[in-house]
Amino acid sequence: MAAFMLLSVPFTPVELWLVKSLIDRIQAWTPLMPLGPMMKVAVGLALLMVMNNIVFGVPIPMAQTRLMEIGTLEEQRLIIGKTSRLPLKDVEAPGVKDMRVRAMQISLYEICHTGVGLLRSTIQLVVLSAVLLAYGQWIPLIAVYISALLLTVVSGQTAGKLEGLSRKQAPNRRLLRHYADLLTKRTAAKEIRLFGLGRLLSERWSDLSARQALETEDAVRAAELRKLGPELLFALLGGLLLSLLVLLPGASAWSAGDFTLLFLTITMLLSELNGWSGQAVSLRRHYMRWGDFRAYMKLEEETDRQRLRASVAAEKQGGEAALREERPFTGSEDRGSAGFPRAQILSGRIGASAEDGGVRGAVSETGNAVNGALGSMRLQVSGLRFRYPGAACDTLNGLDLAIPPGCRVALVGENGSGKSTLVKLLAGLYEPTGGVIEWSDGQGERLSAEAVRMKQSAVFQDFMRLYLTLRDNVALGNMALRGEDAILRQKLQSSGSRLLELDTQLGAAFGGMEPSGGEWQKIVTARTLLRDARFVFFDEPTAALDPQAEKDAFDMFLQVTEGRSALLVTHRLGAAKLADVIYVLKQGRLIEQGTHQELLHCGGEYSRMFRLQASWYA
Ligand SMILES: Nc1ncnc2c1ncn2[C@@H]1O[C@H](COP(=O)(O)OP(=O)(O)OP(=O)(O)O)[C@@H](O)[C@H]1O
Repeated sequence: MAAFMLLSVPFTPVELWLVKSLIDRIQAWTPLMPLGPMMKVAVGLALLMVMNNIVFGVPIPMAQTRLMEIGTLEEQRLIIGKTSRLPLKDVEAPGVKDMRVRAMQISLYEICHTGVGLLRSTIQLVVLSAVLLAYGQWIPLIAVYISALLLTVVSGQTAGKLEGLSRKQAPNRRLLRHYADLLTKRTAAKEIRLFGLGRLLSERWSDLSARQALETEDAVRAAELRKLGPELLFALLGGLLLSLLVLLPGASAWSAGDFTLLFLTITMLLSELNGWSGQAVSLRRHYMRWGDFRAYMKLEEETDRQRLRASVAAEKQGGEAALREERPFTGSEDRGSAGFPRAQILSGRIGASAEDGGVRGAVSETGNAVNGALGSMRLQVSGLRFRYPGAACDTLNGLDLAIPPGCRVALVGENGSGKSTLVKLLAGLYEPTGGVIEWSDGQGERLSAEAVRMKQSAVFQDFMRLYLTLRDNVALGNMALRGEDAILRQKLQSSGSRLLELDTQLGAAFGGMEPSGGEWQKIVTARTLLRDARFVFFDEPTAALDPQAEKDAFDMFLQVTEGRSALLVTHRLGAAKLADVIYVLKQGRLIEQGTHQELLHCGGEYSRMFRLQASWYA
């Protein structure tokens, strides 16, 4: 396309010369003279116009459409790919979201097209300037160029300001999209109608839109006013030049063809200068957006961080192993023979401390422990800290815990105590702000981040609902088994699902059946079962289940975690009884650990929460 665009440039001087020649011949023609030479020039001119308009006019728009499609796909591919490689913490960060929206504004096609257009315009300007110089008109030429340059500089500055405003408005644009989503998406429709929020939200949306529009309007008005002077100067100079053509030096010797040629050249020069200025400004805007795109593409990726963490951890490993021999993690001073920490209240809040006898009992030593049968995993966490970007304080504050192979652990605590955050850290979805999370196999060999990921599985509270077939939803756990109908059905049955027709389309929005919240949860559990994981996270897996389904789910929990390590986050303290050890989290700190019986006996936070919950059923 670039070649076609540039190839059309040499046609301009030839066209101008043919016009001049034709006019001069028409002027000199008398009825006694032959028409042939004049007709030849006219046909030459017509051919040139056909070439310009049809030969170059057809392939260029076709190539433009194709390039635009390719460019858009490529931009989307790059941004989607990059986003999928970013750490979850960054994907959730508002600043990164705004960066992504700005990055998505780039257009590779527009950048190329503007660049080539600018090059074509520059060559065209050189050609047209050469024609004017051939007629000795350098003074008007310089005047026109100076005014065009002034216009370009001022337009460039105003474009920069408008682009800056657009960046500043990005968070509010996000809020506008959020309002629009609330007002149009099915998930929010129930509450919006029930509480009569439609009008309020619409008004907020309108107010914010109007404020944004006003801000933009003010900025555009100021920009246009700044450009007014240079634009008037440019237009005035151009107009004067064209209207006073006959007064230019040397004009007395020019033929009608010369006048026509100069008139056309000046008209084209003015239009080309205007276009050149617009393209230069547009290129500046593209350059700023390109900067945003590059900044987004340069964000540190998860794999880079993991590699860094792995090498730092490897360096530290020797030292830490030695340190652990001297000072094992909190509570490990008092282990059962299966390696479980004994029960204790880890803070002095309720009248006992680890030092003065906080250890009040022994954890069952049988537990769920296995060694090696399924390839077990051991987790050791020391001094774990985590702070969300922009948060004023740490969400997790110096956690020490260990989960030996084959151990079922329950994590309980009040809302906002940091349970889900801990799960995301252990699942490798967030990077710790401080401390070490170390996974090792049954033989104590440290596992790589990739190996850990392959051996983990999870049922999250906010699990992914894929509006494809039931088969695809279950097979996500292990795509290699997508065609194994018997296995897929067996996993669905084990998870208590009554939906067994694998090729059923799910999602009413896609013309399929809409599973209830509990049915979705069972499908997701089947997905988890399909992945032969060694460590399974259950983050409130029964939140949407009825009492029978909940009981079945906990039976299933025992069954599927047999011989595996598991971390169950739950507010149902009755279910925590199923665990070999219970950790109690409060304000980002572990305050108690032990079995259900031991913690009840301790009379601490767990005991208080359990009795409170039990009182409802008494
Ligand atoms: N993406 C986030 N950005 C900033 N802060 C967050 C984010 N997610 C959670 N938090 C904060 O971190 C703290 C712990 O949240 P978390 O979801 O881990 O608690 P939880 O114990 O799982 O709570 P719940 O029992 O209510 O599910 C809360 O104060 C919460 O406001």
